Amino acid sequence: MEYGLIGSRLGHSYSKIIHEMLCGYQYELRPLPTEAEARAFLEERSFKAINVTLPYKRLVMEYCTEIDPRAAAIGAVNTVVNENGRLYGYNTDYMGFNYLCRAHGVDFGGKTVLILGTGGTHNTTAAVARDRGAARILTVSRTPDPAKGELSYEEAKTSGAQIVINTTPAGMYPNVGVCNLDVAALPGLEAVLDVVYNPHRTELLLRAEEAGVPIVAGGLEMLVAQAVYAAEYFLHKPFADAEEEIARVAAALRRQLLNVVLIGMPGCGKTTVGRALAKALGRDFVDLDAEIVRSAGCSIPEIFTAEGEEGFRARETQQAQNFGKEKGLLISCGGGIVKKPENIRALRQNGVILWLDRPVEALTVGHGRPLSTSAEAVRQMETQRRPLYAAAADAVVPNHTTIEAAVTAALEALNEILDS
Ligand SMILES: Nc1ncnc2c1ncn2[C@@H]1O[C@H](COP(=O)(O)OP(=O)(O)OP(=O)(O)O)[C@@H](O)[C@H]1O
Ligand SMILES: O=C(O)C1=C[C@@H](O)[C@@H](O)[C@H](O)C1
Ligand SMILES: [Mg+2]
Repeated sequence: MEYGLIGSRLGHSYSKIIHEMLCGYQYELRPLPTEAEARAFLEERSFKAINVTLPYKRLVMEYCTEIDPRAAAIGAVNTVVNENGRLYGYNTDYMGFNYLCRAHGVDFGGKTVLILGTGGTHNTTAAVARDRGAARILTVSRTPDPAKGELSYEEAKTSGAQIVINTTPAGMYPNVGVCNLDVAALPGLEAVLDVVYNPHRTELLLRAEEAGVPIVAGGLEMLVAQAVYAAEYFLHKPFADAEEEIARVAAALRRQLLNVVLIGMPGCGKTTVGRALAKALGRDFVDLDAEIVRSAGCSIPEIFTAEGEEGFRARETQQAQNFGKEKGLLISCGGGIVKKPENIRALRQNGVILWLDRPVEALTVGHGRPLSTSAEAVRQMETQRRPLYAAAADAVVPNHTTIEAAVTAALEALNEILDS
């Protein structure tokens, strides 16, 4: 191969998409499950340049003729360039994380930083934090080693930290919804950064947003940035504007990966507009109500009769969690989805949420909607729920005239959100 990625398991990697979006070359994902296979591959040296991921970032250093001083200090190489059989090693994860901090305006000067995790990425993020002027860097572990000054997650709560960086796989797909640190218990947090990029917003980031932390960022831009800086080494040529390339590729990836989620009052058009919007975007359409009916094997009014609203809501949460962690879907929800914060978290982790707003007098009454019993009931429900829709949504899409106009408005709102 000419260009590609080695690591033990690569099924999750977006590197092929990113590199091929960036440059003309082909980029191969080459899983090497055992250390013996990794060594054989590195001994053979039949590549122009590669990226290296877990668990070989240290092992690869044994094969490098020269190692960039920063990579040597961190103790990890993720980019290797082959010059006539001599291997040169670099660490562009450092540059990627540095970009993430710069792009989000994280000010480390004189601050206390908590790094969650003691694995490979700990040292990379610690080096960036130190170089950007952090005063204290504390490491948090589920199994802390007091001799190394490591803290437990409980002790972390009283550390007085201003910045949190997660380098553990907690909350990563498919085991989403996991968060070991109680961010709400840490007053004065200024930034929470997560190197995990799938889902887009991990449970840690969702909780940080809810706690009002001003800067909250996931790992997608770091991943894209490390690839852009690696491509510069691969091709021995800087991009005219590397940061613009990072922004372009990150935006394209977000557009491809994020779900689009429609919320709004019962009968406001989520299913109808959702189907048309899915078609316009070339996405698979998922109607959460239809999924509830399918998995229950009976209709929504029948579920309400047998299990009450509570039973229906539990099934709704289950479906929001099932589909919310997937990618690239158009998800249409039932009107009551906003009643539980965990539903919104499940849908926000990988989604843009649009509120389809139809005038209350135009909302359908009845027709299998158990709570929309009369025009008056619908009016009361809409007064109660408006603030919940407003709080959950990234944008409001009016559905005041035709379905086509609503689709056009939704496409415009999405462009604005995804390009920013
Ligand atoms: N802009 C529109 N013009 C005309 N009819 C519309 C418009 N938007 C929606 N409708 C109609 O309103 C009715 C309700 O729409 P739909 O079933 O899509 O709503 P929903 O939000 O999915 O409802 P629920 O919350 O019950 O799932 C449908 O008959 C649909 O055709
Ligand atoms: O998952 C991936 O594709 C990668 C992750 C990081 O280890 C990067 O250092 C590597 O270059 C690519
Ligand atoms: Mg519907």
